[in-house]
Amino acid sequence: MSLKEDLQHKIDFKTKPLGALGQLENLTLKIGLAQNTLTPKLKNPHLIVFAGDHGIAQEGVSAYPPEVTYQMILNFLNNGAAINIFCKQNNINLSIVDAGVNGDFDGNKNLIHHKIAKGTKSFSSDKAMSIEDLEQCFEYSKNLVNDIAKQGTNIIGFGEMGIGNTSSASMIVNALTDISLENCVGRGTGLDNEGVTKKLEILTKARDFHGNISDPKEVLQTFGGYEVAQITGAMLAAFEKNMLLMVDGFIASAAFLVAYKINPEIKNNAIFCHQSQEVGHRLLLDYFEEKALLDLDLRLGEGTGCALAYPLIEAAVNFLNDMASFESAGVSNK
Ligand SMILES: Cc1cc2ncn([C@H]3O[C@H](COP(=O)(O)O)[C@@H](O)[C@H]3O)c2cc1C
Ligand SMILES: O=C(O)c1cccnc1
Repeated sequence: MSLKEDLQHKIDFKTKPLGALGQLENLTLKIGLAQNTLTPKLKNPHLIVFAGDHGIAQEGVSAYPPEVTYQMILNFLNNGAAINIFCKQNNINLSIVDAGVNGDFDGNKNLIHHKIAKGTKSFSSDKAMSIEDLEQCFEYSKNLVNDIAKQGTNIIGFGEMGIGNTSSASMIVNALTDISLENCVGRGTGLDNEGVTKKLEILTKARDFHGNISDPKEVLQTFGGYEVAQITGAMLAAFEKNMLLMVDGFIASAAFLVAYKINPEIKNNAIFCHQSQEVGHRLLLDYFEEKALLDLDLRLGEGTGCALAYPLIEAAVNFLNDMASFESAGVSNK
């Protein structure tokens, strides 16, 4: 029997009606296959939040001002943000990366200093970053993930902070899928209808300015933020180490989309943790033919969906390892 058949057999002969653990069963199968074992384990879970500022944020595409990115880094470092609370609750290690925030942090030791520049250029009139910047993003995150791998981590999640980054994600998703820009553009931090119309107008002009781009790296270079690009690089590096990847909401999924276009095999290790309220996310999950574990109307980012879904991922592993089988428990099977 193949490993897949063995895993399915082990799942099916647990003391429960066939298929009764629903989506958790699919998750267990995915984890067993990714780790190539009938007894998977989660080790030293880690979440990295990458932060960066966006030139496009100067053009009024967000309900909040750009300086919130910098202020939220200080909040992360003071353990005051949602992601701090949820990681602490579930014993997940948390690292914060300055990928390109518009502000100085004076060598703060609790922050990883991978700043490329103080924000990208606005993609309404330029490419957001140079190809050298993009390569530097990938190199930084590869080194970081390799360091985390040395600590024994085999499951990793990615969060982001960057005012304006739902715009960046919308452009990436539109460029790399057949999802229309209108269906990609949502309220982000909470734009009203008028704000969404203006955001769509600005992004439509930007798309017309750049024309059709389909090469995944060029799309990331053109529309990405430094935090988005470092997430893509970190995902590719984590897959090389055969870690399980926890994918968060719309923005992290846009970063994942670029990684997937570079290496489609990465989907075998990806766990889609939650479905964001941002309109395009459901369509993007459909594109991946995946269903997210949670649907809580979250629209936050920071990796919060990953941290909240982590106990379910633990449950998927634990039932496979620890639950009795019909045979071991002496329960009659049909
Ligand atoms: C206080 C605050 C904390 C956040 N944490 C994550 N985001 C989220 O909102 C931003 C994206 O939405 P938009 O494209 O509309 O700017 C990102 O920073 C994302 O991480 C936040 C936003 C705010 C305001
Ligand atoms: O789904 C997300 O990643 C998201 C949605 C809105 C704001 N920030 C993040």
